[in-house]
Amino acid sequence: MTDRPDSEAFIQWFLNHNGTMDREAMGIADFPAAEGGRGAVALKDLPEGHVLFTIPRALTLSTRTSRLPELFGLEEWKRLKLHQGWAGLMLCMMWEAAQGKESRWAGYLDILPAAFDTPMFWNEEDLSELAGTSIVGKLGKEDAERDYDSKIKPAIAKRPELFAQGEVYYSLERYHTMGSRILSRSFTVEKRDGEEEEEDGANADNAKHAESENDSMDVDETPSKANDLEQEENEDEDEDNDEGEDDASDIAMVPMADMLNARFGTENAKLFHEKEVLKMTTTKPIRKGEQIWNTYGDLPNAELLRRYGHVDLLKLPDGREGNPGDVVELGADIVVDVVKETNGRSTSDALAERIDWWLEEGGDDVFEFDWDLDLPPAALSLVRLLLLPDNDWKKAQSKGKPPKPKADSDILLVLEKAIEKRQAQYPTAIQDDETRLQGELSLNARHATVVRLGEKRILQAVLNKIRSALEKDKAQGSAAKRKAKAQDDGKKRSKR
Ligand SMILES: C[S@@+](CC[C@H](N)C(=O)[O-])C[C@H]1O[C@@H](n2cnc3c(N)ncnc32)[C@H](O)[C@@H]1O
Repeated sequence: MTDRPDSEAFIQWFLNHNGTMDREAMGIADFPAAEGGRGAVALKDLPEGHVLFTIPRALTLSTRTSRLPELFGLEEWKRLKLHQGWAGLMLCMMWEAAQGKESRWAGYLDILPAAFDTPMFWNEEDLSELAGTSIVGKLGKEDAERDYDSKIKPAIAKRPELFAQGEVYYSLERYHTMGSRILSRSFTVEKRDGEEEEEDGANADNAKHAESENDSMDVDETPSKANDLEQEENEDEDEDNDEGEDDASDIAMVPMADMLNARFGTENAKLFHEKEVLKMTTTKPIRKGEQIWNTYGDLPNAELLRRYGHVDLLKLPDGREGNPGDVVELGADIVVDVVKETNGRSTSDALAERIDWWLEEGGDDVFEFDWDLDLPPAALSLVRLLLLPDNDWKKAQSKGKPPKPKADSDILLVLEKAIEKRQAQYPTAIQDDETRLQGELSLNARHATVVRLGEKRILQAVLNKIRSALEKDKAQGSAAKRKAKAQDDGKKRSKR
């Protein structure tokens, strides 16, 4: 991140807009880049439960608080599907920035980053460093650009007088910048009783959903970062927000709350949602001079890099550095390939029926391994399903239940081969990455190496575990055979 604009001007803007802040308790400081750069610092020893700052709900920036949707016309807003996913908020943020000092959020927009270390902005060479990791398929750049063409451009064309401040404010580049600001800084702020509701407008369906959820909740529920909706944006682009689905108008930029950095397992403050305000409160005692940390959900490094542009490196119990929250994904397609190759079920048709059924029953198509090194029950169940003799498969199908997960040797052998295949998707080996990290590297190359090394270490540890289980099975099998033979020999001798 490059710019470090004046924090004091931002604090003054915040206080002038009815934010409150205990300035004796908290300041905004520059920490080393590896600790998040600009962040919040405790200015004195703080007890648990201390309120650091409060943000009026009206000062959060969302499609509910920006004037744009109303000016644009809520019916037209909805027709262009600006009420779904992030496009509406991105347009509101571009529009608010175009209003300059006239915007209620001018003093906030001024301090938001304009450059990001996330892979979304990497060149091809840097992206190739991520080969094999789960980030590659999740950048969402094409989806965002499709949205820009199908929602933003037509909106601007429809109401040129509303967007007359100049193309520069509404370029694709600015659109990506706003998307990255949302990805790395937004919160989910659900609607509360008493907030204005449009009966027929763009947010009517959403408001209903949010209200029905909030009715059952009391104040002080735990907030969450807004990223969960991102997936919905990509998957459910063409569907309206039905009851039970996430509500895009809950996604909000929350000034001041987004000044807090995060690191695995270090959270010491949390944003609580109350009727009128959001309240950042300490959840642990904090010593003077220490950083005030929020949580981003203790994400794996691949997700931290994709959303926030950094990775977490902590001392692990084995003395190495890594992120205890790392995970690695194994696609079900690899498992299916191994079964086809090793079990004589070479025709796709022979397995296609079982795979279709598995997916129809809601079976996973990606399995996650983490540092617990447990074999995902769904992976065991799928392999078992694929290996079942035809009559057992028919039985499972008629019962409407996938087989129970079981880690016998046949299943472990398939998973062993699948993990070996998964390892081969990375162009480099663990040792190459470890050596590389000892030398000079660009920031992007370092981040990519940390991500893929974390994933590979988990794969290797899982593989070691599978291999020792197979060894044990083999040893037990041999012992059982020896015992059976000895009994057999004994019987023959006694017959003689
Ligand atoms: C919500 S903002 C936090 C405030 C931010 N540091 C700022 O200057 O505005 C999230 C961004 O802070 C940075 N960040 C947060 N935690 C970090 C960490 N543990 N290590 C490195 N960077 C971190 C990343 O750039 C991330 O995208």
